[in-house]
Amino acid sequence: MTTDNQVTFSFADEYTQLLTDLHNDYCRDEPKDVLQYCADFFNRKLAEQRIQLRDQHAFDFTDNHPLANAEHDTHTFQWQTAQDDDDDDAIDEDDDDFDDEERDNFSTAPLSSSMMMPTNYRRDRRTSVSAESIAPTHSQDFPKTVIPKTPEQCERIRFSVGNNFLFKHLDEEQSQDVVNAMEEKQVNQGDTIIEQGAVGDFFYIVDSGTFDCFIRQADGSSKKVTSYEASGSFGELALMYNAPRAATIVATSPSIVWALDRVTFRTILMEHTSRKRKMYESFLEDVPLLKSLKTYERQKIADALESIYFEPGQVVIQQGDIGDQFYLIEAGEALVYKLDENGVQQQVHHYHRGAYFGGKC
Ligand SMILES: Nc1ncnc2c1ncn2[C@@H]1O[C@@H]2COP(=O)(O)O[C@H]2[C@H]1O
Repeated sequence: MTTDNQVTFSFADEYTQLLTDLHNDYCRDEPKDVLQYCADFFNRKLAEQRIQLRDQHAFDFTDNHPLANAEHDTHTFQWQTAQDDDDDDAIDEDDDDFDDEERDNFSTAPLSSSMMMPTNYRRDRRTSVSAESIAPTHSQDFPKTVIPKTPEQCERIRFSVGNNFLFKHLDEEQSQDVVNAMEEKQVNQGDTIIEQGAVGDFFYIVDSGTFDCFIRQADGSSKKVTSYEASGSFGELALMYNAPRAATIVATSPSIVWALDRVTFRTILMEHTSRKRKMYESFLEDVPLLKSLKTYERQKIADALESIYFEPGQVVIQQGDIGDQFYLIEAGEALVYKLDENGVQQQVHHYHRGAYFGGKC
């Protein structure tokens, strides 16, 4: 109980509003299964609230970047404050930590003549590393990058992105914008494509070849945390959070990557990616199977998740089907039946939130 009338009133207010909304929706839809309808209503409200909170939150790096969870040697990073363009000279004099050689190890081809830069974006200046909002670049400012390509190159990009979860939600126009903006880069075996701590200008998707990803440890050693092959992608964190590169990535064979510039990434890919990672964050933390994973590993799983709603009684998987989907129960329950030797269905499991089933048999 609270003695603060103001707080009590505001809770009551929200509660009444919620029930009024539910009642109105209920009268409109006249559902048969009242309990399920109410459960769906509240789940929907919860999901909306999560998204809203994500949007309102200023996305302070220390709260949201996966590195904030002390998995990394963050103390080696030098944080910068966002500066106005007018401050360029001051930054250049004072800021030796983010010199051009500490950017991604690629110079890119000159910008295509068809690319119109917004007034507040200068590609030749260093990117301030700051706790800037995660708000995506607004589409009206979006300078469309068009790097000419052969049909064969376009085909290869479409193949690579077609196998990558981050691109699955794109519509035709967005896919075309992504294909147009990508730039092919050859990488020699042993080349460092991303250096931990450097400023990041590009997001990469692997066309062919292999890469290892290392994170610097407190004792100065490097630990391999993952590797990439064709259709894998990396380099999104620095662009999403305006943060220094969180890991070092080295080619382990002669490779080809597609480099996507910061503006195109932020405009087309970032919002969906960050919303999904945020939305599934607390759910994935509660899944026993995933408890031992690091935050970033859970975020990669979030990239691959899609919410699917099932009506009560609807069959999710039929015994004997070829399994090609892995399911995690985000909300609700599921019963598992198996035919016994007499051909009679027997209930063998009762799954709740966080349980998993399916996958390749
Ligand atoms: N455990 C990890 N922590 C942080 N980044 C990782 C990890 N594993 C892979 N990476 C990738 O390594 C990239 C390094 O550059 P970014 O920080 O831009 O984005 C990072 C991720 O795409």
